[in-house]
Formats: sequence, C-alpha cells, structure tokens
Amino acid sequence: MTTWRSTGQGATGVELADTDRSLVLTLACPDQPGIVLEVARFLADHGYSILESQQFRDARTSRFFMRVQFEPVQEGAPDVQALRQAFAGVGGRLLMTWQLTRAADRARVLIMVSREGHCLNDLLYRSSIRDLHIEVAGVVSNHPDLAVLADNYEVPFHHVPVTPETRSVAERRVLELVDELDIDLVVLARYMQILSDEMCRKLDGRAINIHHSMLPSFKGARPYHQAYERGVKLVGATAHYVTADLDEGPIIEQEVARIDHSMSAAQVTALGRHNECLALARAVGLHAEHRVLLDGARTIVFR
Ligand SMILES: Nc1nc2c(c(=O)[nH]1)N[C@@H](CN(C=O)c1ccc(C(=O)N[C@@H](CCC(=O)O)C(=O)O)cc1)CN2
Repeated sequence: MTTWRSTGQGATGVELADTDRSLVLTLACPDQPGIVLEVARFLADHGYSILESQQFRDARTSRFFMRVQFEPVQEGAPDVQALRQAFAGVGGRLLMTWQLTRAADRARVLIMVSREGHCLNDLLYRSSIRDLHIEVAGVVSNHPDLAVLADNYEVPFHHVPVTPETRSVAERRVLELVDELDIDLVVLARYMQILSDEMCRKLDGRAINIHHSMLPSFKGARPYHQAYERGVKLVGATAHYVTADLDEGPIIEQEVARIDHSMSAAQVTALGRHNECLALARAVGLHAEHRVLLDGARTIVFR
C-alpha cells in the first residue's frame, strides 16, 4: 500500500527534490546470468552509487526487467548524455530496451476530462502540493464545465468539443497540444470518448485511463450501474494504459471498496469516486517515477 507524503518524497520514499542529482535506469532484455553485475559494474566504473535497485525475471517469457536509481559520487551535475552514450554499448550487447532519465525531471502531464471532475481535482491538488512528481501542463475537455477547476490551479484549459463528425479533428488538436506542450503522459481522468486506433498507437505506453470498475469486469460505459444490477459486494477502479481495445490495456493499479444491498446506486457511485482518485493518482505517480514497465499485456510495478 503506498503511503502518501507531502514532503516531496516519491511513492516509496526516495527523495525527489528538484535538486535531486540522481538518475533512473529502466531496462528490459532477454534473461541471462550476470545482467545485474554488468549494470552495477558499469555504474561503479562511471562513478555512480546505487540508491535503489529492483529487478524481476518473467519466467513465462524469460525476459528480465530492472529499475535502478543512482547518483554521482563526485559533486556536480551528472552528464546524462555522455552516460547514455556509454551505456549504449552494454544495452546493445545485452539486447536491452532501456531508458535513462533524471529523477528530478517531472513528467509533463496533459489531463483529459469530460464532466466528472473528482479525478481532475485530485490530480491538480496532489500536483500542487508536489505529492506527485508531475507538472500538469494543461487540461483538455470535450465540455466547458470543468474550466473553473483548471483556472483555480492556473492550468491552461483547452475546450476541444467532440462529435462523431469532428472526432478526427478533435484528436488532431489534442496531438498538437501533446507536441506543443512537450507532454510525457496523457491522463484520461474520466474522459468519456473512445480514442481512435491511430491515437492509441501515437500515445502507446504514455496514456493512462481510469476505468470505474475492477477490470476485466464491467468494461465499457456505466460500469457502476452494471455492477449494481449484478449485485456485487465489492466495487473497484482500475488505472490502465490506453490501447485500441477498450479497457483492455495493461493494468497499473486497482482499488476496491465493500458495498452491500442497502446502498443505492448513487451511494455506490460516490464511494467509487474515492477508489478512482486513489487508483489513478497512484498509477500516475508510479509512471512519473519510471516504476512501471510494460511486459506484454501486463505491467511490472517496482513500488
Ligand atoms: N481507445 C480507447 N479509448 C478510451 C479508453 C480505452 O481504454 N481505449 N478508455 C475510455 C474510458 N472509458 C471507460 O473507462 C469509456 C469512455 C467512453 C465510452 C463510450 O462508450 N463513449 C461513447 C460516447 C459517450 C458520451 O459521449 O458520453 C463513444 O465514445 O462513442 C466507453 C468507455 C476512454 N477512451
């Protein structure tokens, strides 16, 4: 269970102050003996000390995954580009897919909403107190209702209406904003429009949706009503990466709450809003700290 802190610490307590000099390396490759040794030796040889390291071998696919956070022993800012060039030799030899980033760099986020504002409100607040290592660069909505929320946090609000006839034009506008604002992550915070296959391809691995059910149960629209009619005893929320297959993307985080026969659909929905905010905020925070690695249809989460 992640404990939220407002002291600028990340999901698991590693300091994430903007003055943080540490770097994060994430990698995936075919498994073989000695990968951790190779990475550790590379970092030691280049004058870096490891702060945190996690790894996992997926026995199903014989693929190896690793997240290591480290900082330079010597004073001064690390030369990230030089380190990337040096690591390319190790990465190439071990057939790695890898990423090397500055831990202090906040993920630039574009939040997409429709009419439900609870997740937007939660993310804006958590970002404002630096509970999430993100910078909300803008809000996009197909309705004007939530502009006041973005205005309260001085975040630019972009009203991009969507109809069946204008869907492609609307998506082109969103992609323009992704480029113009140098967005790292798009968050669908109860955005109630289905993204086209092309949009999903362009945002592959960098768009997170909150679905208000425990997927794979109750996909599609009105999941609370589906669950209520089914008489479930637990309702949930699922944060997942967006793919062309609606609500089928790799799951990042889930949250549940108990309900019973005496509760109305409105009471269930109100309880569900808490789940949605928790699951989405955790997923965004984990992604922003490069703690989520894609493993086919699944994710590996290094909390
Ligand atoms: N390509 C994808 N697009 C979206 C996903 C996804 O996983 N892949 N998640 C949805 C969110 N969502 C459930 O979480 C969802 C949103 C909207 C609908 C839907 O039927 N929308 C209708 C229009 C409804 C309206 O106008 O109010 C539609 O788009 O025709 C189902 C599920 C976000 N997008």
